[in-house]
Amino acid sequence: MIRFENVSIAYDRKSKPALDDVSFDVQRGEFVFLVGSSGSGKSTLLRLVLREHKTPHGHIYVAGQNVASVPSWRVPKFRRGIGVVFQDFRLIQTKTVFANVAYAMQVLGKSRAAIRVEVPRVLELVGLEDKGRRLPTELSGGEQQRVAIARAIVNQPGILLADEPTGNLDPTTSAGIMEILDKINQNGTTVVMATHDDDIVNSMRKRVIELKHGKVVRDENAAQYTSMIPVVPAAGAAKMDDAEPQTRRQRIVSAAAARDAANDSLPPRLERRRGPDPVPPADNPAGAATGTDATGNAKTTIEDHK
Ligand SMILES: Nc1ncnc2c1ncn2[C@@H]1O[C@H](COP(=O)(O)OP(=O)(O)OP(=O)(O)O)[C@@H](O)[C@H]1O
Repeated sequence: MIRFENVSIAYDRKSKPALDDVSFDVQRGEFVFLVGSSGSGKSTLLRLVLREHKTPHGHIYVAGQNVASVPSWRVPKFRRGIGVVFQDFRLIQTKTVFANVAYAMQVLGKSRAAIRVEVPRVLELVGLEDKGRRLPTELSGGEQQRVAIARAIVNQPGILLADEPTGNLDPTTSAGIMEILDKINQNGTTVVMATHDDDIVNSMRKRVIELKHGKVVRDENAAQYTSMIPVVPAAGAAKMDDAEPQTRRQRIVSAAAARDAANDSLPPRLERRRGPDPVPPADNPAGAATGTDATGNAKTTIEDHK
């Protein structure tokens, strides 16, 4: 369904390639996570699938078409076969939920009758059947992302690309979004999702393609996120070598426990002098959130083609 053959691309001559000799093959109906640190090339890869750039090296095939050979005037039609979901939802704030989803059909010239049938169907699929008259500003973040997903799939694309779709959502809401993406995948849509969320990757156990400096460093089925961030063992916990791999949230808890244990062991005088911790914890949630913010740059450069 999506095939990359030795694809390389650099944004300018002086910079290192954003993708470097990337090859993989995603079969129809697969669910694939794209992981890798910020700047590793995930969004660039998704943009190439959408033919936002032409690749100077290598070949890309999407649904059997050589993407480079799609003439410019046919690119909009080519993109209709691909739904896209972003971290920041990108809904039209002045339109209702129903109208946001309907708009994706209107721009393709679909009939009112079709819109009356299809929009309620996808709103029900994402669990928003009773929210059609609301404006995006009257919805939670998770609900807004559901609208964005409904809009992305209403024209029944064969492929759904999701670039950090849970990046702005809390863990519970994210889990709900993943249930919907999983359901869409089980209905036959190929899903490729770029994410930094190790909890989600570890819970879904799907194929993982990991990028590092633009290269594929791992392509594994039923895989975990396998973060390289070192575990800070709590006092009395198993040695690092023996420890199970931990999720980001578990690491935060471990690090906090280790700090608490260190504080407990200080004599009272030292504890009084110690004051605030001068070094931020190795794995603090605020730092992680900042990292996530840095990804917004790439995300806002992919255009929504709905
Ligand atoms: N429009 C652009 N112009 C120049 N360089 C770019 C552009 N977009 C991305 N890059 C560079 O290409 C490389 C890959 O970026 P990309 O956005 O694909 O990474 P990413 O893995 O999606 O990162 P993140 O997780 O932060 O979204 C980075 O070095 C980045 O700085």
